[in-house]
Amino acid sequence: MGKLKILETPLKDLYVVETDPFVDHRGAFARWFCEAELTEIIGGRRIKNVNFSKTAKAGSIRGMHFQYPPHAEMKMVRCIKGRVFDVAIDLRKNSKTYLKWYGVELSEKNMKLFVIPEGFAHGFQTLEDEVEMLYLHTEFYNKESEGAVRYNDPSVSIHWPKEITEISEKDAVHPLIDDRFSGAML
Ligand SMILES: Cc1cn([C@H]2C[C@H](O)[C@@H](COP(=O)(O)OP(=O)(O)O[C@H]3O[C@@H](C)C(=O)[C@@H](O)[C@H]3O)O2)c(=O)[nH]c1=O
Repeated sequence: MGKLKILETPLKDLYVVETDPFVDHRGAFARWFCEAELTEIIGGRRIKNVNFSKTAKAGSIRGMHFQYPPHAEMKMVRCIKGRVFDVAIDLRKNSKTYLKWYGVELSEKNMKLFVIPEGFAHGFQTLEDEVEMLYLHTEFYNKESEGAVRYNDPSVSIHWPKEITEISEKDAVHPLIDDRFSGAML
């Protein structure tokens, strides 16, 4: 079993981490997180919450979510059943890639970990039925700090791979980005 492999993305500070499972006749064993091997991207952050979600139908969207400071967080996201198209949007006003998005397929098979830092919104579309996701968060959930961008905001224009089948009432109506929007970092 090799070390975790950190891959850069076109967006600064946004990473995909690959694992190298040990496979034998019984199945597989893989390292999913290592504070030491990921230190260059997680620094001194610590995992404070671990969350799970299950989504019944292919084509469902959840997102695009973040937390404002002082509860801004790094999120590490993995698909543990099925497949998703997972997306992060750079919402750091002073970033060269402000409002740019990046998407990656996460699946039970590829075991990729998407590492999304503070200042980014996150969401995904399921590519199969009965998808399960696991999240590691470096901050506690704080309802008052919740922020969101609409999944189809024309200022971002995410290209979702499938027809949209399900979305929460809340996610369908997040306000669109306008001149008053100051980004995710305030
Ligand atoms: C996100 C969150 C929600 N909740 C509560 C609020 C609500 O009553 C219920 C369901 O919340 P939501 O509808 O926001 O769940 P969901 O739309 O699945 O939210 C998730 O979406 C993806 C894209 C993410 O990135 C996650 O961090 C999270 O924001 O759970 C918590 O208690 N802790 C949490 O961390």
